Amino acid sequence: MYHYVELVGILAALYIASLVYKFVSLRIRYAKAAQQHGCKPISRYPNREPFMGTDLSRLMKEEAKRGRGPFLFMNLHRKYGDTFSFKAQGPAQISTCDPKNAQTIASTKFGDWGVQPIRGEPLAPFLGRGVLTHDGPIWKRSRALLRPTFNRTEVADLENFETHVSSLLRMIPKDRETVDLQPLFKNLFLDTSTEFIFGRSVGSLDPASSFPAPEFMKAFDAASMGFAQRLKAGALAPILFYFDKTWEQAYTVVHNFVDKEVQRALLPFTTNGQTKSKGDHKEKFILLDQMARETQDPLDLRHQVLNIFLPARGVTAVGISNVMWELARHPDSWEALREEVRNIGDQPLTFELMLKLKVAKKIINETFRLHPPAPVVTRIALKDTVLPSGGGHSQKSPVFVPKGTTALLNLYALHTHPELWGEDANEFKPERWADSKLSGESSWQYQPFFGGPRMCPGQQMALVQITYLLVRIVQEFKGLENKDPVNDYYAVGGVTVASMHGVKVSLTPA
Ligand code: HEM
Repeated sequence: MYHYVELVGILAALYIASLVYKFVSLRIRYAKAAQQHGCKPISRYPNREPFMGTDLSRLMKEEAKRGRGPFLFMNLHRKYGDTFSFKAQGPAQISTCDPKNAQTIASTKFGDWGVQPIRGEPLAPFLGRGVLTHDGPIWKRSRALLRPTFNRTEVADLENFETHVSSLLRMIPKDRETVDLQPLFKNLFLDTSTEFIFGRSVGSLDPASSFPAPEFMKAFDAASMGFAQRLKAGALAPILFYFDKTWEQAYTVVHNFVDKEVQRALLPFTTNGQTKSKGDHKEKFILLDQMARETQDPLDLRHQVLNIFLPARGVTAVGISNVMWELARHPDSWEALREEVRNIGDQPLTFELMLKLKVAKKIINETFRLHPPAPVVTRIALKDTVLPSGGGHSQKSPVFVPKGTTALLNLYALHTHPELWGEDANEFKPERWADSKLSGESSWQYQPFFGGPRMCPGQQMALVQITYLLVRIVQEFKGLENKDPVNDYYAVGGVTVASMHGVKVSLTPA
């Protein structure tokens, strides 16, 4: 008994000593950074429960239920400054909406920031190793495997896109009956993404298709939501979701679908023991077949493909839904777009033409400013580092960031910052994009696709497809009317955020 008490005493002393050591070494690192870079303390959110920040995580959940979740931090930024630290169910994190910090995380100090410790482990059961979940050589290889998808020829293939757009247009009622466009857009991008990734569309917009699209979409949405919940829970995820089997059930449906396609893609490599040579020519671009030339490991292929299927299926659908949501509430912008489309005349709707449509571009920019489809970019400090802004009373001094700290770039707060965008920052005004000072999308105050080496590779594809869709909708319909009794934007989602009430409109045929 005496030995036992002694042992507990020694362990307790060691634990306290390790805490003291951690505290002292952190203080020394802080002091060094302050001396070298002029770092000053960061402002803090006043957590009422300061150990784990359960008060803030409760507030986040309540606001999310009301459809105001994504806007909570935007409001907190207005109150506590452009960069502040907070606790929400875990250790201290940093939230920022400062363009200088955005540039540092994305580009200037790219190597100091990563995703792997936060995404890799918790998301492995669903996404494995790929471009979304890893850093370093795994990320580099995965990004290289995707490169052929985004070359000019593939992105410019609007003829193939038109086949799916025509199916979508056929589904829109021609008698001005109210329709929710959001689920139709989701189906459209399920069809287009399955076509370019697997070589055959599931045809969810085709009434004759036997594919169980609603069940598959439900499972995919549940798998994506489970993914977002685990990201939010961070280190506590394995404990909080220990008994939750719904995520596993949902992603298994997605895995089963992908695995069948992987088997098909690997057939030529296994039939009669023959493998395909790298130089084989193929007419139609199929991402999975391209990847199968580089790796024949079925699990690797499943993961590589899923890491692109996830964003390709969902984010552009949210983007075009938000554009239509705004247009239905701004008849002047709808009319300006109609004028631009009328001026196209009978010119073919090519990739080059889409890039020239200025009114469409301003409308899309303004929508993505107010409703960035992926509104929070999360990174973790891979080493002790410094953010250039956010410290001291002025909040303009550099801030020391210890290794292992999570930082969130809040695009809502960045895109509606009154000092950057003016007092009318919350209003939909596409004409503000005529201002040359905004210098298009490259400035760090506007980052819907993020920037630096990890910027969204699908940016051009998404923008060209959304422009094309807008043109085709305007060609088919002269009138657009909002039918949603709720005028404000309520948001639902996790990693991507969509309109909670969909996009309920009526359209009048041209
Ligand atoms: C309106 C449409 C889209 C928006 C607003 C958007 C936005 C973003 C953002 C903000 C990121 C950075 C996320 C982060 O690092 O935390 C990202 C990354 C990514 N996006 Fe997109 N995206 C869109 C469409 C697409 C499409 C169509 C694809 C594929 C076909 C795609 C594929 C990816 C991939 C693979 C990454 C990860 C890149 C990496 O980490 O290296 N996205 N996207």
